[in-house]
Amino acid sequence: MAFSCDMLVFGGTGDLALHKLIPALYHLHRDGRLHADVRILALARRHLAREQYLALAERHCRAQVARADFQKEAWQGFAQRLDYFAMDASQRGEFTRLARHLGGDRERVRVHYLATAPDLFEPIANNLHTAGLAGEQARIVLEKPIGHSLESALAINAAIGLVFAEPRIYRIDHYLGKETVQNLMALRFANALFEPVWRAGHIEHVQITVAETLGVENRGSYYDNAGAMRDMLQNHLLQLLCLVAMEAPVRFDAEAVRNEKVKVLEALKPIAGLDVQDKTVRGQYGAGKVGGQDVQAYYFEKNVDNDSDTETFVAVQAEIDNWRWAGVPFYLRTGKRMARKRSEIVITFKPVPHLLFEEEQCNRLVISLQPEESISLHLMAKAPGKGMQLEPVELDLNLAKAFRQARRWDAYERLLLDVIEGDSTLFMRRDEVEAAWRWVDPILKGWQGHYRKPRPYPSGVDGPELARQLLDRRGHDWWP
Ligand SMILES: NC(=O)C1=CN([C@@H]2O[C@H](COP(=O)(O)OP(=O)(O)OC[C@H]3O[C@@H](n4cnc5c(N)ncnc54)[C@H](OP(=O)(O)O)[C@@H]3O)[C@@H](O)[C@H]2O)C=CC1
Ligand SMILES: O=C1O[C@H](COP(=O)(O)O)[C@@H](O)[C@H](O)[C@H]1O
Repeated sequence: MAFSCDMLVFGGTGDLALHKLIPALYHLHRDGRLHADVRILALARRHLAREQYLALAERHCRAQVARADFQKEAWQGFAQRLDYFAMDASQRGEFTRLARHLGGDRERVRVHYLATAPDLFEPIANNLHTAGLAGEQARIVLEKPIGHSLESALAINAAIGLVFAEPRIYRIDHYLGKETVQNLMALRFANALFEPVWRAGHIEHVQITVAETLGVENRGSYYDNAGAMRDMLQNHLLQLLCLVAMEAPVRFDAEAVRNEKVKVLEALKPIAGLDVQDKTVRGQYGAGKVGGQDVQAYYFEKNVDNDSDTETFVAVQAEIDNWRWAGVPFYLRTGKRMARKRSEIVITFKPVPHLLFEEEQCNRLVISLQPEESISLHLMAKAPGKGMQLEPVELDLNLAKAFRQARRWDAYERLLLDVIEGDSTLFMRRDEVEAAWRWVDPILKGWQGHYRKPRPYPSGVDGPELARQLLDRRGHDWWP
């Protein structure tokens, strides 16, 4: 069943809206998943006529979606849903104009998607309320990062909570919309095989890597105030960690899943004071080569301070202080301008208790989120022929091949549809966001105290040398 609504995209001319949201909405339209009555209104300060915005959106959409998926006819149908409204969302008076533009149907579901910087979240929510646009049928979608620190996140959550009840707040983390991330839950909770070994007694360590080849592109002014910790680790990587480490929820619904995730975040062992230098690594990319192309150093990027101390790479050794995970290192790393784009979770099992063969290696479960979506179990097997020569082999589940559907959904498609349908299972609850900041804040403070300068690394490698040493000190290696 498709649901009707008005989808308002604040920040409609921004990078996120043009690269992700509009293409995702186009795909939903093309695949017949939007109710005929869904209207989309993009909003930003820039003065553009509707036709100009449509041309801008079409240009970006064409560039983002696969050639075979962009059909002129489908676009024309989609464009009929799409409108543009120029306004300064920090100005209360502008919302009276907006309410008039939308018309007075109070029963209509309105989804307010805030694809803007977080400092606009509170004024926009208040202005929506004053203009009568935040009634019982209204939902608000907040982009990550929610705030800049625990204090600012608490303030944003409190302010939004005065206008929107928690079930109507959708804090989006697009990693939760990725197919393989959801598959992680299927793997863990729909297969009996893994549960007995999914614990400290059998697992040596866990690695979560989100490596990008892109630099900061045209987002320098945002990124230089954020850095890899706030942009990626505080949200995407911690959400992945939660899905690996959480207990089975009693039901697959929003409250039960989020109750379990928040317990993991609350059990993260604090990293503060001198531990910050021992358990974290910050890096910043210098000039180098990525994919055969010369690229410039971070501090030469547009809108980046040329004496910037912002990290474009972070690695952390986290631990979860609970019965299941006590003593198991969870190594998290993410960075820009790394050797190749990949996001993966690697679970390394403990070695066999007694070695019989020379070549034995630990078993590994490698869950690849992108660019391929695959799950592979690395085992030891006897190589054909005389003698007991062992070699590692992979039991490989390629999800794209296993489910031969025409196209894999983008995370934003899934999540936008969930908001329209009112399902918040794959969104972050207020206490989750706050628990994540509670753990991250002392690390950020520690960096200010003793670790101001990130270590340089040349573009095109997997971060600074210190990141290798972080694991080496504990007898581990990054995979592969
Ligand atoms: N880009 C991405 O890939 C991702 C971004 N995010 C998050 O999404 C949010 C937006 O990011 P991004 O799109 O990159 O940012 P951009 O800077 O590209 O876009 C910001 C948008 O907000 C608009 N805007 C700014 N001030 C106002 C105002 N006072 N009133 C109305 N509109 C305003 C801008 O248009 P104008 O100046 O014309 O008003 C523009 O459309 C951020 O919170 C970011 O962290 C999250 C995940 C990924
Ligand atoms: O949220 C963000 O994610 C993107 C990476 O997303 P992916 O789906 O391409 O892995 C990152 O580039 C951006 O800096 C960050 O804000």
